[in-house]
Amino acid sequence: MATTDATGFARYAWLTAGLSLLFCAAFTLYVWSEKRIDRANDLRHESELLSEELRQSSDDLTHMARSYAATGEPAFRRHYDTILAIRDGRAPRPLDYHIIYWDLVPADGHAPRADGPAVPLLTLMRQAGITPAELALLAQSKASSDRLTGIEQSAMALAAPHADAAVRAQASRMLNDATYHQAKADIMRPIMQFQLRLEQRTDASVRDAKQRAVWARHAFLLAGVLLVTLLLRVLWLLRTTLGASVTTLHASIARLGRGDFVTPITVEPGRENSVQGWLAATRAKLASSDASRAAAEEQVRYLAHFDPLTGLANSNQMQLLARQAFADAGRAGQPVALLFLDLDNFKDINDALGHGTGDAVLAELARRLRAQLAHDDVGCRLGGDEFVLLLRGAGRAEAPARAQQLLAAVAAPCRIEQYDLNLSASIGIALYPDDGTELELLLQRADMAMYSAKHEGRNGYRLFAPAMQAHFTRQLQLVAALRQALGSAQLQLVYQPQVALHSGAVVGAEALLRWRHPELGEVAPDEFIPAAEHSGLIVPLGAWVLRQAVRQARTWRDAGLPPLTMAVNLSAAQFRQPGLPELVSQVLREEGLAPDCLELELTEGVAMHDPHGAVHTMNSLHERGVRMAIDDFGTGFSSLSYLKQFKICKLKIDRSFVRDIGDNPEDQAIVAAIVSMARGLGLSTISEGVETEQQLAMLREQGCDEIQGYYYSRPLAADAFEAFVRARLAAVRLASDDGVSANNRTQARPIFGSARV
Ligand SMILES: Nc1nc2c(ncn2[C@@H]2O[C@H](COP(=O)(O)OP(=O)(O)OP(=O)(O)O)[C@@H](O)[C@H]2O)c(=O)[nH]1
Repeated sequence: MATTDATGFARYAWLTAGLSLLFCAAFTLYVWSEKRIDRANDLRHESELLSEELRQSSDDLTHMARSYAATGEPAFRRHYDTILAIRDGRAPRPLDYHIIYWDLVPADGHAPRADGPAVPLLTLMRQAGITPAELALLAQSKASSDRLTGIEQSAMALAAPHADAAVRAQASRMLNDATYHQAKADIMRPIMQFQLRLEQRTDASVRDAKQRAVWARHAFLLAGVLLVTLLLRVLWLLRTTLGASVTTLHASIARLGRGDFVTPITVEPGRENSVQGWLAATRAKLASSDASRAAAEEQVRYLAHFDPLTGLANSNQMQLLARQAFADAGRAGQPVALLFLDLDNFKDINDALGHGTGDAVLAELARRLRAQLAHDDVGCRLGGDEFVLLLRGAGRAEAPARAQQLLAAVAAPCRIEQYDLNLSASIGIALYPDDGTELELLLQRADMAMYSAKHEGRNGYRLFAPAMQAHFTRQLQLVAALRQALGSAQLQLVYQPQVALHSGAVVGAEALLRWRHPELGEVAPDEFIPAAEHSGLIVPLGAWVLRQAVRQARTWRDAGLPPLTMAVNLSAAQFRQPGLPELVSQVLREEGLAPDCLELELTEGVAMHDPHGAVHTMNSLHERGVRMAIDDFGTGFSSLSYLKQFKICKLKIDRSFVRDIGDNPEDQAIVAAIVSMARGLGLSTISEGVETEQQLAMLREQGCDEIQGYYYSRPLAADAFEAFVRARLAAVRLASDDGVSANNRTQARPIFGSARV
């Protein structure tokens, strides 16, 4: 509607402009028509004057000729000639020389008026717009006049100044006889006709001009009326489009310009779509965006200090609150316990149930933690599944109990969406002022303590102890050194033989990583592998081990050793790498080893951590022809249904069951069960950590397929391993030549049994 009004307004405005032009044109036409009437009258007047001058000059000539004839006075003769000269354009025409000139000329003959240009009377008549027909009449009159002039000239020639009275009387008669009068009448007739015609013509043209003037006046008046109507309409439309008076509109705009979005702008009913209406709507929008900006600013202020997911303080806010808590505690001489809490295996919840459920868990956890806090304690979320709690007044005696309470709160039954979850957390505690007075240091120490709690099995708490600092320092040192060592000669692989029980032949080797640092010396795998795992270095390290082992297996093949299976351990992080199967295939392809010569060992814990994912990865590796084995079997909690789905070929019985197998019936039963289950699933078994003859005998009795351990050999360098295999091969051949089982022979005397690498 507003658009229609605005369009209508524009249309009418254009129409008004057009009509104004029309109005001006009509007015101009009207004025022009009026002027034409005046012009026609002027021309008539001028023509009459000229015809009158012709007539008058003829009379004057008669008058001068007669006077001269009667008196012989030369002045009359001079005047006569002058009149003729003026009429024919031979002498200048006095200004305003119309009818009564010669009456004004004094006796001395001086001209009473100034002279104008010399123009023949006929030329003046032509210039006065006289028509050719009219002009012909005047020319006729002029010709008659000229004829009369001839008579007059003759009469005046007779009446010379000294002529006698009779001659003079004769001259006078010539100027008064019938011929003369007839000639005179010939002059006047055409003039009369001319005047009649002139009258008719000018009447017609005046009438015509008057007619036009009437039309023009009507058009002008009509245009005026229309213009006024349109102007009124335009004003009305303008008012409708504006929706208010210009003053009101100006006041509204001025208010908005001042930034006053609060005072409402009133709009008459039905005028919502006018300029005033738009202003009112704009004001409302500006007011609301002002409000949303204020809300957004409030939100930004909130987000700067609080975690939006849990509503707890964020790390920025924690800095302030901790400083306050430490300052208060410092003044009061009281302790503050800083608890660093991290959920256990939270990543699994995210991975298995989705990030949304993970978020819900974090929110629920925050709610539980908040419920455990006293009013002056501080709870904040650092990020992820990490929370920091500042417990005022809690020292070495109170902090453990508070931590225990928090752990109990976390572990309480928890139902999120449709899932019943068992949550647990690990807590590290650092105490103000004993462990530090600066937040940064206390956080670092509580983090170390938390890491220790994780390391010791999770779902527990640890107070910071200085030894932890040493441990972490060592860890950092190891990580830095390991990063340098990657790909250098400091890292080496050793190989522990895997022997088939039924034949005594070496059927495989387990590749094991060793690290000798120039300053740190020999670093135990137990120490550097966790450091590598913690720092993420385990992934490139594992890839390096895989390539070295595969390359070595290929070298042995080329050296003529019998086919061996190269067993390589996979870390959890490696196994979770999405590109693992492709990497394995690429290494095998590049090093030229058949896939079935490679056996990847995976601990039970890693496989069962995410059984779905493990099945997927194992399937992919299996399709590529690579063998898989479960390491340390029996220490974790394998689900038999998953075990069935895993594409594995071997179970490695953990050394803890082998150690006392000779004396411990339970271990015997476990090993027997594992072997029997493996057979049932079509898997082979290998026992690790076999050191004694007795252990070997028991495992043989239980039906284990392969043996690995010091009984046969410690892990060997590549050369030593090759020599070991050749020696064992020779021994097996010799034994079979003697008809004695190689196994029996070699059982008594393990080869390289004491070799240490
Ligand atoms: N749902 C959710 N997950 C988050 C958020 N922030 C970080 N995470 C995830 O939280 C997980 C934290 O895992 P970690 O604490 O490193 O590991 P964990 O699985 O808890 O294992 P441990 O701490 O060793 O017991 C990671 O997978 C992050 O991707 C968040 O705001 N919401």
